[in-house]
Amino acid sequence: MIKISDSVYSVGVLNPNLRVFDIVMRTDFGTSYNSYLVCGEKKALIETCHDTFFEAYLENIREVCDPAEIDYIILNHTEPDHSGALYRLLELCPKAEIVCSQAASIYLKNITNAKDFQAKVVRDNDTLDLGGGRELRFINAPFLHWPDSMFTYLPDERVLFSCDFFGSHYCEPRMIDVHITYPAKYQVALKGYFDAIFGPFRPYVLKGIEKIKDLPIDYVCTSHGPVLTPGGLFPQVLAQYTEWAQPVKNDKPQIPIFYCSAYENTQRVAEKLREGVLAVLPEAEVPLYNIIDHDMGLLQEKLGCSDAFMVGSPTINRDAVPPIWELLSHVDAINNQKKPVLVFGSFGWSGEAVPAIISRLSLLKLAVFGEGFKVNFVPDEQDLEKAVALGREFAESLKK
Ligand SMILES: Cc1cc2nc3c(=O)[nH]c(=O)nc-3n(C[C@H](O)[C@H](O)[C@H](O)COP(=O)(O)O)c2cc1C
Repeated sequence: MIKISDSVYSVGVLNPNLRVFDIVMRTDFGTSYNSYLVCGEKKALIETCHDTFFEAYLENIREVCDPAEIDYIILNHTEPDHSGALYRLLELCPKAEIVCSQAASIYLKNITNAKDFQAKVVRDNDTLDLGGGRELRFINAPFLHWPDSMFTYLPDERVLFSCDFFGSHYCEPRMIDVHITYPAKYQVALKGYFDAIFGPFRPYVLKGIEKIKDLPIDYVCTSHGPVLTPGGLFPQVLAQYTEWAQPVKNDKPQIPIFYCSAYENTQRVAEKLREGVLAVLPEAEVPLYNIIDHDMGLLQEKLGCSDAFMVGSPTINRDAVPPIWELLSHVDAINNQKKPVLVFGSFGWSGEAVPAIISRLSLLKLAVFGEGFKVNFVPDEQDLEKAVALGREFAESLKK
């Protein structure tokens, strides 16, 4: 337990050994599941923690009060790393009322599977009186990073409980930013967290910043990683979030072509498609990336920053090849929604690669151009001319 301000205690749990979070995130610096107790005349617990750490969590709470004294459990969002311990905890907090957003109240029914589940739903700007002049105010923060997310603000002590916003998978035992032992590693963790968690929700990040930018804040109590302060890293982190969340604007149209090719058949088509695009948009940058020759992180970035792109794969064993799927597994479906994409590839006898890629990209709601372009084995002159023509058509469609 660490005291943060007059009435706020950090009672969360450290997990220094975690190396992968939610399957998809590397966590080289561990993490912490932060939770805070606000002790007014009434006691409010903000967030719970991962169920695995329930015993340690309980010990931390007990250093401040008997769980039976808790009046409210406030869930700023319901991801299981914050709600996992809720159900077990409720058994020890008989009078505690769960406070959450409307969306969270729906999710919690299926997360706790409690037949008699009840929650007090709060809306934007609602307040909760903790007695003695202390109150909590709730700030809607949808898609930061789940639909149910909100912030909780304690004006009296200028504390913002920001949920995952401004968080990081970085295990800092002293919990406050000015004590961070390895600042450079924290920066890596902060950026990695932003990219993975908030990268898909950039417009919402800017809205979230707008909502809190004029609040007097002495402590930003995040749900993971260190608490941020105005004299510590908060001004810097706020500026970084603002910069990272800006929409991408390219000086020239960026239309990368990603492909794999065992015998250069798909590659020849890629080159001709490029020729077609450049005939219509000579100012465009149309780099060819043979996926296996490049770093996957770089390719993901190029795809994410593109105005449109193409993907080409041969059919091997009735499918597109694994590097293609790896690249596409990182397509940020939110920011790339409606992005134009053309799919192509060479095949021998069954030709599943092109329709399989189209099906995947359509599910992600990208704007797939036509039915794609399939070439049987080695492209002949006619195929290559068709590829140039298709490249031109694709480029023309981008001008509209
Ligand atoms: C190991 C292997 C498996 C293949 N499996 C299929 C297949 O299931 N269906 C198909 O239509 N073509 C299949 N092919 C044929 C390739 O799609 C064809 O040779 C194509 O022209 C290769 O294009 P590339 O030079 O761009 O790699 C296979 C080729 C190889 C080498």
